[in-house]
Amino acid sequence: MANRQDGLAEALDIEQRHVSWLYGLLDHTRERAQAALREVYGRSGGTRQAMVERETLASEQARRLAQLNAVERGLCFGRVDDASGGRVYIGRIGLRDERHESVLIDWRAPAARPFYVATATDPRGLVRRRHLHLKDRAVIGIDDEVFDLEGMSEGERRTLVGEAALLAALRRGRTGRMGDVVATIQTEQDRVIRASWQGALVVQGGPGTGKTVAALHRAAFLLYTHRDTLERRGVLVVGPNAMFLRYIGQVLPSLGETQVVMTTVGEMFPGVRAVAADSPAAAVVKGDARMAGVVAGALELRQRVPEGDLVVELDGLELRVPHAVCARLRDRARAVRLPHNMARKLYVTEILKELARAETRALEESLHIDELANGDPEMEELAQPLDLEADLDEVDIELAAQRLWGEPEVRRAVDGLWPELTPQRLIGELLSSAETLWSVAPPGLDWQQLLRPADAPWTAGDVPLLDEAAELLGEDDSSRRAAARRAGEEQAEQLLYADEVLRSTGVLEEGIFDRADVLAERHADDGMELTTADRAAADRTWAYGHVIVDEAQELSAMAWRMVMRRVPARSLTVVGDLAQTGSAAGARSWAEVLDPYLEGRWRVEHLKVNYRTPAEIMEVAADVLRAFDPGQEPPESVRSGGSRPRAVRMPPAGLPALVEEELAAIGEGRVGVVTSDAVHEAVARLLPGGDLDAPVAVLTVGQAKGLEFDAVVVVDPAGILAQSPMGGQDLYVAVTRATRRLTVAYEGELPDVLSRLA
Ligand SMILES: Nc1ncnc2c1ncn2[C@@H]1O[C@H](COP(=O)(O)OP(=O)(O)OP(=O)(O)O)[C@@H](O)[C@H]1O
Repeated sequence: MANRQDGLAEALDIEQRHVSWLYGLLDHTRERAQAALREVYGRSGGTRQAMVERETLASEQARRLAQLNAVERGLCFGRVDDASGGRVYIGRIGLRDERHESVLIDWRAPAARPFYVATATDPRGLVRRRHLHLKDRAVIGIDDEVFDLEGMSEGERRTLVGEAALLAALRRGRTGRMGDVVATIQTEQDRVIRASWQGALVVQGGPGTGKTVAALHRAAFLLYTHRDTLERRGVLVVGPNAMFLRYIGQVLPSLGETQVVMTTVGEMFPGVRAVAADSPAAAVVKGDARMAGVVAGALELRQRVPEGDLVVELDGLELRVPHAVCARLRDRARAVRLPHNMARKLYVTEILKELARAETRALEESLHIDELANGDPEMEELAQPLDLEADLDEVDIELAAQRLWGEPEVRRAVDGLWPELTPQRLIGELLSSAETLWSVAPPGLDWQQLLRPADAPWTAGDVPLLDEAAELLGEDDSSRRAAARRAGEEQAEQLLYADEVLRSTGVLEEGIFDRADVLAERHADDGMELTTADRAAADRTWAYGHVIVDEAQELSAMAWRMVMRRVPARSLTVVGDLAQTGSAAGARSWAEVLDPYLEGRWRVEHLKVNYRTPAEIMEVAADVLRAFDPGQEPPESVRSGGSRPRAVRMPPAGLPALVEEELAAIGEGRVGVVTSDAVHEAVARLLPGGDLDAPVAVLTVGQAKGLEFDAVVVVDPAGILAQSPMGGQDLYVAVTRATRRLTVAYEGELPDVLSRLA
């Protein structure tokens, strides 16, 4: 025993010396990055262009500095030894010593791979894998796995310690935010993380199998491996709701990656905030792929031909364009196959010319020249029938057309036939007009579900419709580009001014205001205005280099159309669990979702081990799953133990005491109260719930999706089962959120699927 302890102390000592040296190198690298940043700011003067270049360079340096700051916690977490005595340390980033030798390997580098994939049966040439546990900069523990005892010396054997790093990580109390798992990535997850970025990778797995965490590490891996392309094009992560994005928001920054755009389907249309919710029935119709045809049909109705001739009254003249001409112009404008607002330019030009000709004809008719001659033979001689129209040349017509465009009557008439439209107007008017819906909806589509008041707030289901409309309408981006240019110029002016102020007041030189640190901080927070991520997030038409969709089973067919527009290269990671689909508009099979876009260029990786929920709770979840999908098996829990799950019959008034009890039982950690939609408000009023960081959170199942808590109290299970056609899936999600304790609180009868708890 004494021998083992001595061995451990010795090993800790060796590792501490090494880790301290690595931290020293990190400090040094950081100082160099800071100096480089100061140097960029030290350059003064120059043109506006030079100023912008300087800022871009500084932004680069600041990003590097932010990355170096982000890896402070747990800089080095592993070591592998091979049979020939080779030893490699694995960490959050790669570091080199003064001789430029690699002394810490980035966890994403190929050389780090054996650390994650070596097993007793396939040790990949390793004799030992060691996990290092750090608190601040101190090594406080080590865990060893030995693959070849024969290959180790007696001295080395004495240093073995056994606690599995993974189980230690899983036992930790939850903080309300997902953390990274670089130190304990499992082999099946490693396969997902390092898979090729071409085509689509579907990561299918039951609750708690680490799909989300693996997908986020994959984003970091891809950025590391394809940095050039992905920093230019950006990476987008689409999550189910804002709470979920906050929950996972720290994972990538903790891996030193701050340049990933995170969003929800409801936020994917710049300028629109989806604040309302659709009924399940409306969500199904809105998400139906046939809605693309409905939107297109609604737009076609806006490209009109008047019933008879087009007649515009102008200064007592009647300008008349024959019906057939109007029809021809409309068809010609459609035939160019440009988006509506762009084709409108052509249509307007043509119809104005027709109106100019019509004006000339009207003028002719109004000038009764033979009457003017008043019997004078000489005048009668002159008054040959006028043919003003024939005399007009192109320039005359264009001038006349321009003049007519200034006339409100003309503009009104043209707008009535081919209006300039915004997506908001087209979709808003479509969803509030029974007549339009009726005339454009295909048979069998329950369009009545869509009807809503004209001023109703937007829902997440509306956003893909708006995106569809924007695609058909086209954006006249000349004004957007001009605005961007102006904004760029303004920003450059401001930077120039700020620079001058800093210099003239001597602040920069005195070092009172350390621009380098401020910039690095801004980077860690939300990035700079000049980054790819900022530009991408603000641009609906941005083409990302890679897109990760989490809880992907929730997306409707229309939402997929929108997502696919953002990734023309079709490089995707699709993460989800078909057994957890809560939206009635969501996916039933991955083939149904992906084949229309990828024609077989996608593959599935299955994750089968549940890292979140102990076996005792998963038995309850398995009953629920079998009840609505007898063919499916839940994932296997990596651990058992903890308290037995229970059901408590009680009125809502008893909840505060129950939650107190749970808080006391878990000590450090968090309680999630997951309710049916029906009782959510009432329960939220009873309990001191807060946001993710609070000890207690009160959430609907939809909000709790993807999250986890040390203890979960599921309230009103019967209500959850009954609240939508996907009630079984919802209850499955609710009972699989716990890492340690599960309590079901109910009134009346306990649903049969939970009878194990009775
Ligand atoms: N390799 C690992 N090491 C340590 N913890 C892990 C590992 N893999 C997963 N976990 C933990 O297991 C929990 C579940 O992971 P995650 O949320 O990614 O699962 P999921 O498959 O997305 O679940 P759900 O489908 O329920 O949303 C998290 O706390 C995560 O940190």
